[in-house]
Amino acid sequence: MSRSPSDHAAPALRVEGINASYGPVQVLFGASLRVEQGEMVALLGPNGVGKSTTLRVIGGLLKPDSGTVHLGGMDATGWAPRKRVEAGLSQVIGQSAFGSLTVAENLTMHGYAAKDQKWVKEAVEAALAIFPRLNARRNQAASTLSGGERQMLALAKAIVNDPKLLVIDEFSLGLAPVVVGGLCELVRRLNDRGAAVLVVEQSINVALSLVHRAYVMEKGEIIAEESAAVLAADPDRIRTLMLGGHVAEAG
Ligand SMILES: Nc1ncnc2c1ncn2[C@@H]1O[C@H](COP(=O)(O)OP(=O)(O)OP(=O)(O)O)[C@@H](O)[C@H]1O
Repeated sequence: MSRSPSDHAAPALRVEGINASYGPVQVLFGASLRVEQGEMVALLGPNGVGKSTTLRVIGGLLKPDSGTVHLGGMDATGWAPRKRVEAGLSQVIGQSAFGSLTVAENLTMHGYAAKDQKWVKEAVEAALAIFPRLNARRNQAASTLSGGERQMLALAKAIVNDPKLLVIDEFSLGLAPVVVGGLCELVRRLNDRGAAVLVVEQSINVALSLVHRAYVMEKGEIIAEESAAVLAADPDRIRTLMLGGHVAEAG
């Protein structure tokens, strides 16, 4: 991946002072976070505190009331989702796929914005190797996949795009531990290539085994920021931050 020196200087993602609402109900209150180039960061917190909403603002799916989103040093606050993808953002959102295309076609198509098409070919094969269930169905129409298989396809698609910033919501939800392990491997490979990663993850064990740093969110605000190693060594602190264990601590 070729990047200008100024790209290296700016964080991959900088979210600053985001206020966001659904209709009259405000759910984000001045949320700020950053992901440095090449860094892996988790956004943790109990249910309903605004983690997914933060990701929606980052992806351009929800317009904030105020605040800014910078991608690689560029002010992307007003950008459409597609422009963000073209700037290197890849986001795992839901399980959408082109139903009439096969699994392999869905994956290849998703790499359209990648500069390095050789990587796309390799990444499609790597993703299918991680998910044998998908590989066995590579020539099957996506519309015929089960719910779990669709989730695997959604995760595989985000990786194929060779992103500069990979954003994943509910990383391990509904997937068997062996699949989650394989997925972590794939994310690490991407990170080794220079991609920054932001994950929202209910399993703290999975999150802290993957990332360098974590933010904890509570009622639409970031209430703590800590290195993953420090947090992992202090389960009491995690429990306190997570409000008495609302978030599953077992992987
Ligand atoms: N489309 C929507 N319309 C109205 N309210 C919404 C909408 N989406 C989310 N909310 C509300 O906004 C708040 C934050 O939701 P959000 O999904 O961002 O939380 P979260 O931290 O990701 O939760 P979880 O871990 O359960 O996914 C919640 O009170 C939720 O009910």
